[in-house]
Amino acid sequence: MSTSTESPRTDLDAESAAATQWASVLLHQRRTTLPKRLQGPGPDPAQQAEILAAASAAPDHGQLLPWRFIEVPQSQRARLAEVFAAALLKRDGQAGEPALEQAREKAYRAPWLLLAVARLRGDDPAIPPSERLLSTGCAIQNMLLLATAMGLGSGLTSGKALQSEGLRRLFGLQPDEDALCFINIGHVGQARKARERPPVSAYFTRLGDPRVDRDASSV
Ligand SMILES: Cc1cc2nc3c(=O)[nH]c(=O)nc-3n(C[C@H](O)[C@H](O)[C@H](O)COP(=O)(O)O)c2cc1C
Repeated sequence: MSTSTESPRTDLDAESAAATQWASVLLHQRRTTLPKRLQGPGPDPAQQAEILAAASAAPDHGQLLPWRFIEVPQSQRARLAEVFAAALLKRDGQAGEPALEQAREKAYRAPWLLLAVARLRGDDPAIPPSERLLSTGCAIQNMLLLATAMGLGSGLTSGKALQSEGLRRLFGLQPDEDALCFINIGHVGQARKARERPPVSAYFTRLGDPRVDRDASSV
């Protein structure tokens, strides 16, 4: 029998320590692999289902489900390619065929391609756009982390075409919805060095610390 005042570590403690370490390694391992560095195959159907289900674990104030994801299967990439080219031409009427071809080519790069859509307005006015956007970001990060855990590469891409009328029409976006970014997932063809992460001191302070109080008094 232990006479120590400290309670002995239980199996639960050990499990939780292992889970903490595992999760920490996983989330520090996630990094962007841009679509041009991805290669097929994409996630298989079971992996796709798991990645999509990971989004549902995101915090969602008021359970509005303010986000959705639309897959762009290979059979539909040509339609997206034309939207990319048309959006470029609308921005730059002088764009030549090489630039238009480069814009089209972007639609074909990712083995698995999803459009992330957020409903930032409408329904419950008590949940502002910022909270809906945050929920969407959490859902996307869940997906990226699960893809990382599966050994897959992933990255987000954006661009001016996301705001184009053509893209809104292609994906059937409602007036209260915005296309936020594409989620690209596949196998890592060409790994990139991880970027240096900011130190915690760059984004963390504590209320009551002299620096925080000084900053507050100067507002
Ligand atoms: C909403 C969103 C859109 C992004 N769009 C692009 C993009 O169009 N092109 C790109 O190179 N990176 C894009 N990124 C990825 C960032 O560049 C990347 O996260 C950043 O370089 C940090 O790298 P890391 O993800 O490996 O930490 C996007 C990231 C976010 C959050």
